[in-house]
Amino acid sequence: MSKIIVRGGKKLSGRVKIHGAKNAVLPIIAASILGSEGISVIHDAPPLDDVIVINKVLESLGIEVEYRNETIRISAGSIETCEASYELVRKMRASFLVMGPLLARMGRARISLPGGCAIGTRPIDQHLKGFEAMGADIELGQGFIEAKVNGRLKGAKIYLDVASVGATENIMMAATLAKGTTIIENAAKEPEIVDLANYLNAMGAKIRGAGTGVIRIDGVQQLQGAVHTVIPDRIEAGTYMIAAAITGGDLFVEGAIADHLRPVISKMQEMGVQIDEDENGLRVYTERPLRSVDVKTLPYPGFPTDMQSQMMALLLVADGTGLVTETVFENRFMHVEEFVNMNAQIKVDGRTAVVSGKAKLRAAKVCATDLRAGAALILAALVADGETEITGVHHIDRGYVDIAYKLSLVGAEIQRVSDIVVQEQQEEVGLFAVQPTWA
Ligand SMILES: CC(=O)N[C@H]1[C@@H](OP(=O)(O)OP(=O)(O)OC[C@H]2O[C@@H](n3ccc(=O)[nH]c3=O)[C@H](O)[C@@H]2O)O[C@H](CO)[C@@H](O)[C@@H]1O
Ligand SMILES: C=C(OP(=O)(O)O)C(=O)O
Repeated sequence: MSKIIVRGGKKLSGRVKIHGAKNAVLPIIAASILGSEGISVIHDAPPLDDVIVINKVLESLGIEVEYRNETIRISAGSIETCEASYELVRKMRASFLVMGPLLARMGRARISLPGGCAIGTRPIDQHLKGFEAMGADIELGQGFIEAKVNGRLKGAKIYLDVASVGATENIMMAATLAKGTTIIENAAKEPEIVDLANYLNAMGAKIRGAGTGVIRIDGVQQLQGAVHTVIPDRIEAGTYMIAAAITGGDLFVEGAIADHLRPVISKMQEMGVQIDEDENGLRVYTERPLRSVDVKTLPYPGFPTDMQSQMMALLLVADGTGLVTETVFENRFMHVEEFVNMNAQIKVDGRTAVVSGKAKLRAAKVCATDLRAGAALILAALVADGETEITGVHHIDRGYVDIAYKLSLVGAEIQRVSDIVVQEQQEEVGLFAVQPTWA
């Protein structure tokens, strides 16, 4: 079992480079299934466990995938099967994103049910509603979902009851090869949706309006592979911005796109954090004590739920009391108990957490219950008194490339104690361009 050990108290300074976005690359890899001719070349694909899993899903369908030095080459000329196994889907919910592309290209897809996860039940009703509106028959079996269509999918007008990121992506991908025009209303507006639409358009799709609440897709007969560079990860960037602020440090977060981070920048500035925007990234530093603010998560362009736990860590060291309201997922306060183990004062009332500032955080043995909870625990540990031990590191590996190493390069006292299996898997795909100094 791997763990991350952090000795708190160091101010961070220097530059940290942001990798490509996990939540952009996953649907982009899934979309590559649509390319019946040519090769897709995806640059800045971050070396993350989730990326390895979705690549394996494609390989299990008979698609050729080569992943080297953060570039993925996908050749989807022939597809042998339309079934994605439970073994892979259970490892990562986003595997379900292959359903739209398979259905559109092959007329059939059978995927294991992704199920819930630590942060909520996460239904897929909106994805299925979209496929049905486009003429697919959906069968829900014991632990799997099968979708079939006779001939091509048909364009349709689809109103999403919730502006779901995954449903918008899945339906948008399915609609690219449908007969006629599809209009998605109340579509999600996240930057990752825009990145996916750009990639699909480069493959030959006709998509307009991505990034707004109404997306229009004119179906085409065929798509081919395309070359694409993935956008930088706004959540990874936001996490390092908070690492700078919480330690009273000064970091240049290289590659961060300010326009993708408006709600995070605004809230941090409201707290008194200094943020200078530059075309190459963001400089984040503090000159005075921070004050508490209230934060409410919302779909983009609201405050991202994927930054909620990290923001809560920052509120722990600010002056005053802050309210954190989670409106996107019903169970995303699992980190609270772990913060409390580190001597934080937080009370949860339904979907709101009341966070007392000026906490005297103390090191403890804590567990990452999900990806962002894990990141938030590392942030709190950076300022806690003593040596914090964080387990559940596999969650963190889903979304952060070598976080311990990156933080150590900017002055954190942090070490990852890896088990041999994790190291072997990482070496297999060439995860470390540079070996961490502590390895
Ligand atoms: C791989 C990826 O991109 N993951 C992101 C994506 O997840 P994901 O795409 O799964 O999140 P959604 O936007 O779909 O979920 C938002 C809300 O809608 C609900 N819902 C969703 C689909 C559906 O059919 N029915 C339904 O009720 C969910 O339960 C949740 O309460 O967006 C989330 C919200 O920004 C982020 O936290 C995740 O990091
Ligand atoms: C919840 C997240 O991801 P996923 O949807 O892949 O579980 C996340 O990135 O914080």
